[in-house]
Amino acid sequence: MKSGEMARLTQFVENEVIQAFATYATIVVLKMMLMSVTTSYFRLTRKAFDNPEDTASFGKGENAKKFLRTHPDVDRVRRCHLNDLENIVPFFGIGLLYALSGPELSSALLHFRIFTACRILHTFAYLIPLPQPSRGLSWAIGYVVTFSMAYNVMKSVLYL
Ligand SMILES: N[C@@H](CCC(=O)N[C@@H](CS)C(=O)NCC(=O)O)C(=O)O
Repeated sequence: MKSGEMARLTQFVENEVIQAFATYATIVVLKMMLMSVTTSYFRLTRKAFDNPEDTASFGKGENAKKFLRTHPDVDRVRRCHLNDLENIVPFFGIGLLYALSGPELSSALLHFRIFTACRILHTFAYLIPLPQPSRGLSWAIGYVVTFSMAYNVMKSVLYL
């Protein structure tokens, strides 16, 4: 790599908004990945599986077949995971564009922190579950934050 390119890359990595985005994006993506482990935990403790081969360790033939079933706790954590996908994937894409569009650090941090807090709250509200509107509000505020970042991207780089 040429030294000019190297210097630009170093500048990019040292940019505080990029660092903040990398931090909060990693936190929310890890949180989302945790939903897979939580699903496995609920599947094993509730003995509820989708695939015949997964029930093999619980017996043979008809005995194992009874564990090919749904369970409300497994369904709940899967809905929570799906909701993360619907919200964290857009945050990742829009958030990266936003971070690259040169926002103020304070305003970027405010967006990233509110979104992250909302998604953590949404998970607790969904899994405990907490009474509504806790889940609805945590989803809606996180959604508005992503929209606000999209608006800021459009405002600063609009090129039609
Ligand atoms: N795909 C969502 C779209 C709307 C949404 O994300 N609503 C929030 C607040 S009520 C939610 O937590 N929905 C539950 C879910 O996605 O399972 C749904 O079917 O509800």
